[in-house]
Amino acid sequence: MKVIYLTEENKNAVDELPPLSLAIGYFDGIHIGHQKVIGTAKEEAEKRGLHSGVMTFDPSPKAVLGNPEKVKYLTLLHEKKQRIQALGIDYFIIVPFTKEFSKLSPEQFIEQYIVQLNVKHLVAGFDYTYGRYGKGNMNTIKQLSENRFSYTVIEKMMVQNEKISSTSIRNLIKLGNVDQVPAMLGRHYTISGTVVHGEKRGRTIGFPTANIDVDHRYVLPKDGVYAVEVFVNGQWIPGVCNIGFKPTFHNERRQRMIEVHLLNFQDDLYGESVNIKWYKRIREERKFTSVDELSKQITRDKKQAMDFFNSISSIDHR
Ligand SMILES: Cc1cc2nc3c(=O)[nH]c(=O)nc-3n(C[C@H](O)[C@H](O)[C@H](O)COP(=O)(O)O)c2cc1C
Ligand SMILES: Nc1ncnc2c1ncn2[C@@H]1O[C@H](COP(=O)(O)OP(=O)(O)O)[C@@H](O)[C@H]1O
Repeated sequence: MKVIYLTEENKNAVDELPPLSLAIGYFDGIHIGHQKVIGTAKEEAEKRGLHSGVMTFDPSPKAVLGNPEKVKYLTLLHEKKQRIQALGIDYFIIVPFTKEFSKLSPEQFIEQYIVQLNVKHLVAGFDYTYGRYGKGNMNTIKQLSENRFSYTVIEKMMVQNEKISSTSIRNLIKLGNVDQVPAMLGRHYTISGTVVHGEKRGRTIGFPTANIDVDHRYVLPKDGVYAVEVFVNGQWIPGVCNIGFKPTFHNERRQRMIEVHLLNFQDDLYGESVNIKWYKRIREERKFTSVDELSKQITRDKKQAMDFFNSISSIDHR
């Protein structure tokens, strides 16, 4: 897959693009709806003898037009790229989203970013908007295309009476309902990070925990205990994760930590890059009156996680 970072400066130099069937969108998460949009662009490319492409924006329009600290993501740009590549797309075009760019009229956007980039077929979701104030939409596209390109609009996709959307998925995660995510995302929610040093207490209470530092832009599951898998040394290892502030040991909410005790594992993990896959919420984080009470509870958490993984391995949901 060829990756093109389309800055204002190099935009005019990118005239060597072949005729494209292009999927367009922000595509946070590359959920089931996004996969349909991108898959359709690929199918149309094959039917029409075009190359396939995906156009996205970076940073997100919401971050540029709103408060960037408040915007959380399901996928960072490098993960989006990997997932789009895995879908077999030829060109990944990243448009830097700036305040200037957001002021283009719908007509200017279509001229400069669709027609001039040699797009012959365009695919987007039914609610996709473009141009200043998002005034351009998929109803006005026919007129703006002036028959220079054809297009497909992907209808709304629903799961259990709810529209599949990145916002709905982010909300499920924020509520801790990570087990409901695959119905919309098409996979379990996964984030990446690095194993860092903690307070060195874990091993003394019988449960060493890998403390995982993750990018602050990820949406995080609600504080509590979860059954997870961690990708380390080329394999997925089951574990129990606590996300929160360890109220048993700290009265103030100083720093939210993500810590995983891996089942049947005893290697050194410091400095390792890992992925965490969120399967199921087990309980809330609590303040225990003693370390002993906490240890007993972690033993029960471990048992619950093990039972959970045994129950899904028989039907292989992984
Ligand atoms: C499965 C699991 C559940 C946990 N639940 C809680 C909890 O409910 N309350 C709490 O204060 N700490 C909880 N912890 C965090 C422990 O307090 C923490 O792992 C321990 O203090 C070790 O910290 P360290 O890795 O920084 O040394 C939990 C940890 C694990 C692995
Ligand atoms: N089963 C395991 N699960 C998680 N980490 C483990 C495990 N076995 C060994 N480790 C190692 O122990 C470290 C955690 O020990 P811990 O005493 O909790 O220290 P820290 O407070 O630095 O996290 C991990 O970062 C990893 O290197």
